[in-house]
Amino acid sequence: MTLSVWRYAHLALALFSFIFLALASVTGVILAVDAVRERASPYRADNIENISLTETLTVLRKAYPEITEISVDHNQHIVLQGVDANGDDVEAYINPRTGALSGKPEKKSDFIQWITALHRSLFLHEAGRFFIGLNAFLLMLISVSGIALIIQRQEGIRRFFSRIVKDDFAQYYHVVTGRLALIPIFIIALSGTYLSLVRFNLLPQPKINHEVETVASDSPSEKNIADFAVFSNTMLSEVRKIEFPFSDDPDEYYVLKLKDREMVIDQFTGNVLSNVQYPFTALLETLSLDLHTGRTSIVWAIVLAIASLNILFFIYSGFSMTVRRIATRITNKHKPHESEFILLVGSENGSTLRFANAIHQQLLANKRTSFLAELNNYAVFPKAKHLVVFTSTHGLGHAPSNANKLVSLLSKNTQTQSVYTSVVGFGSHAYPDFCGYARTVDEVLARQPWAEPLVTLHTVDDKSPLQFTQWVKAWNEKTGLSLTTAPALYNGVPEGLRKMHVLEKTMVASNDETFLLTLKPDRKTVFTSGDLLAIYPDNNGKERLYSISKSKGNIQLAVKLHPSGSGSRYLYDLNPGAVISARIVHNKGFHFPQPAPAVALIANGTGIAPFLGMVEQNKKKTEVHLYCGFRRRTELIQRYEGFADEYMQKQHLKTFNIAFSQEENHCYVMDLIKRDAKFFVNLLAVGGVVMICGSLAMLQDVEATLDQICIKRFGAGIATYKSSGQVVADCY
Ligand SMILES: Cc1cc2nc3c(=O)[nH]c(=O)nc-3n(C[C@H](O)[C@H](O)[C@H](O)COP(=O)(O)O)c2cc1C
Repeated sequence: MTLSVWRYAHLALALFSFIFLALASVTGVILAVDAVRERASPYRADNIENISLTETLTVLRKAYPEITEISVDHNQHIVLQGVDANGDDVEAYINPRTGALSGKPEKKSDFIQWITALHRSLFLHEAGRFFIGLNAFLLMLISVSGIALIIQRQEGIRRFFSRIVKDDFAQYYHVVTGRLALIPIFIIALSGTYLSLVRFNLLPQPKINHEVETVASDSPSEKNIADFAVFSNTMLSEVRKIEFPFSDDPDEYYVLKLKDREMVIDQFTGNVLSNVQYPFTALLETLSLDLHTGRTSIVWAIVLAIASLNILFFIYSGFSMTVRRIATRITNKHKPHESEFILLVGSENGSTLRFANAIHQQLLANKRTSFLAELNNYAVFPKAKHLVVFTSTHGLGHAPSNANKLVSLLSKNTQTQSVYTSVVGFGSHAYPDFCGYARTVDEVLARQPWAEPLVTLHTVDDKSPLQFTQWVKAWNEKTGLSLTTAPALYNGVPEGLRKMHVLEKTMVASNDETFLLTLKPDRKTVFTSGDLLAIYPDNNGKERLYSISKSKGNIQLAVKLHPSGSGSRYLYDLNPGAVISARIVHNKGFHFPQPAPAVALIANGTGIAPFLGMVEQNKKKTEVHLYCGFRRRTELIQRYEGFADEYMQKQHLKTFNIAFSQEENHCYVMDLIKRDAKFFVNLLAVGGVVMICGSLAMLQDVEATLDQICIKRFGAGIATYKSSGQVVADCY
């Protein structure tokens, strides 16, 4: 069966039954905890598998002249009903070895009785019992479809317990806990269904008939109860109940009820007069009750409690995944046969669709005829000029479920005009076959006679808006469009927002608009220098990103106050003590290299921010050289100089090189690089790393300068160093 059939079945069943399931789970947890409490009862008799019925009956007969019955419940409580030596009625827990009374049987508390009634019938009598029974059955189907989904996701039953990549909280834990909890949940559901079938008489009812023939013995020899072979061969642990004869009438017998059979025993001879095995259905009913309630095992009762809690988590995580999947619905203004831009999406969990939709909306806003659809809706598009495929990869390098028919559809539907094609792959480096399906699509598309590849395959790791904008830029260049290249537009609902307290803010000076801001997150937050801080100044969902440094455990950022910049104005208006909502965006590609023989850090303006933290954090004393360019020497720059002196003394920093473009000597950071050209080529030759942070214009110039000096020295530019990660940049 296809993934979507299992998924729709799983979802439809869950939607239909979630309220009942939630109620049954909450009450189930309470009842399971109560079962654990009962199993730990102080009245429990120990080692009853080592006491024979004869031993117990001999002791009890002496202590209690009249006994009506003795029962052994699932908690190993031995309950005696009879009359004691003083002629008083007794109904009590007893010690089977000494006959001593140990306590009085207690009724369940009102609360537990209330919870039990709610669990069994929702206080709706037979109708409620029916709904609960039906839900137990649905839960069984949900568990089966859930197990099928996991097998499909893991690509086979043998990989059922293989590693799962942590992609998204709800999805990850839905699957991880599902693998462990689905089996006990299936057992809860199956036993619950069985008990409901019994309750509604839908299964054959076990009937026990004893046909006792009084055998006239020639000389009936009356025996002492201690000599009854049946009692000495039966251990107390096998007994559920023994009913005693009312009188000395020979028609009165012992009725011995064991776990699997019932016997009628002559009270004088101890002969077994009738021995009836319980039917299989009765044994199944007891087993279902034991499994459903956990009443016979403390460990199983705990497993049931955890599994019931898990059902509640499944309800939450399952719905959160579904809401995300349907949050991005496709809406089209134009028909496929009249559209110039055809955007086709392969997306399992909706995030790729979000990116494609952002492009679609911009095309529509630019008055272009754009049509957005799932890849499996590929057809002939007579007016198409551009076909763009956005696809994620699932399974192990496979197509998402709404894209798995593309290859066969391509062979059946040939476009009649030539069409520019472009493929954007969404994936994660956590999986071995990164963007595997996008590569397949790219290859297959390129082979189509009508296809004219416009932009080479771009891949996006972990839904990175930043990487997506690289493709947008390239596509803009080729198409002449000007779609936005600001990552903020392609961000989803921000996750991981934290409250951050403003600790310090410097003031801008008349000759410099830069200020430093220090923030402290309200709870433990993992970040390091080179990561980004995302803030949301206008409350319109748009995100502004700032490079940060980690300074004494706090977040520090250097910001230039732009007259019309809402982000920088928002930050500048904050005063110490203020609290903002922001989040850390991990920027793995721009962390301090570990290990590296030496590192050159190149910045201009506020780009120095992450480097301050990297120097401070350089406790291993890696050889670090800092190159920075500013307009003129200001108070803030003097602060940087003080910082550099301090850390050069601590040997965190080897050299500090500073260029001022508007001071007398008009020096730029590129001039410093040219001056130290020999150092830079040696650095790259020995595997050292160059990190660049600041303006895009500076980046271009620095890269051009490095290119020149490398070509001069090695005959080749810095392209190979860039792809090997020896030259990295974070510019804006
Ligand atoms: C079960 C599963 C399997 C995945 N397999 C791969 C894979 O083989 N290669 C890859 O690059 N990404 C893989 N990914 C990552 C997704 O492609 C990535 O998270 C993508 O952004 C999801 O997009 P979507 O929400 O549109 O489906 C996998 C994700 C999941 C949940």
